[in-house]
Amino acid sequence: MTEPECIIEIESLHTRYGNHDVHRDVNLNVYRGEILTLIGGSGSGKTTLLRHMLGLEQPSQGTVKIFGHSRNDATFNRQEKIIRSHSGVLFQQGALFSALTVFDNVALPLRELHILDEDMIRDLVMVKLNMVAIEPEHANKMPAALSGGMIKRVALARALALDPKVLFLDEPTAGLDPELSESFVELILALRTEMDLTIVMVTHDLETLVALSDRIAVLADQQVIVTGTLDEICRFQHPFITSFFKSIRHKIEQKNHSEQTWKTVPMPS
Ligand SMILES: Nc1ncnc2c1ncn2[C@@H]1O[C@H](COP(=O)(O)OP(=O)(O)OP(=O)(O)O)[C@@H](O)[C@H]1O
Repeated sequence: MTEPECIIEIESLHTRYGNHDVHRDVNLNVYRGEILTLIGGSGSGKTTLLRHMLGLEQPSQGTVKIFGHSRNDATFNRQEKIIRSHSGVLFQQGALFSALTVFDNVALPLRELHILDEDMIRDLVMVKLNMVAIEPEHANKMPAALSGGMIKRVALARALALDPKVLFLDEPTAGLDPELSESFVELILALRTEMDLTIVMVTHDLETLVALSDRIAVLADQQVIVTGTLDEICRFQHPFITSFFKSIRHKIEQKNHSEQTWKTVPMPS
């Protein structure tokens, strides 16, 4: 069997602010096509790790390779533009520019390329809005006229404008009610298949975590203490994991119990 392609490789990463160590010897790989979720307590360094992966912030020590290139490589500057265009990001805060219409928000990364004419940009924006189920009549609206769910969808359209290979999602369902959150999760799953995306996500929301994650990486004690599937993570003994999954463990046990009961019901003769 061939090894899955490693898209992001983090080695021996340290992050220090003054005398505060946020990360100590963090190691993590993200493989092509997977949805990897980062979890950890408040202040454990999840958003900072995303920012390192995006190249928005440099670690104090260690390397972050993305598509095989490290910032320390001599060729990195030449590659940087390409790497940036291969990454889309949906931040929890400041999802849209409030002074720009829906259309102009999604058009922004396309215009920044300075290689596409306006007709091409119009077509691409409308395709992206359609992908996230935003009707064309909303294109000229200002963000203030949109519901919370629509703002997230437009922000997702903008994150996908350049057809990225990797999508970074910081608390994608925060602020959405359970129904909107569920439909946003379904949208992400559909787009992941359609666009062959690799996704790195941070979330506190258990439903989102369970619905989307192929693997989970847990940040605690300044390190990635474990990576694995939901089952593997739930079996790992650590106080943060115990309290994070307390409610879900109960749900899993209930589910196992009802499946067990169902299996032992005698079949009618
Ligand atoms: N630029 C900075 N300067 C100084 N300290 C910082 C900076 N950025 C982050 N920190 C600190 O680093 C730690 C980790 O922050 P980070 O936002 O990555 O945590 P988090 O796990 O995403 O937290 P939360 O779940 O609360 O969003 C925090 O203690 C934060 O105050």
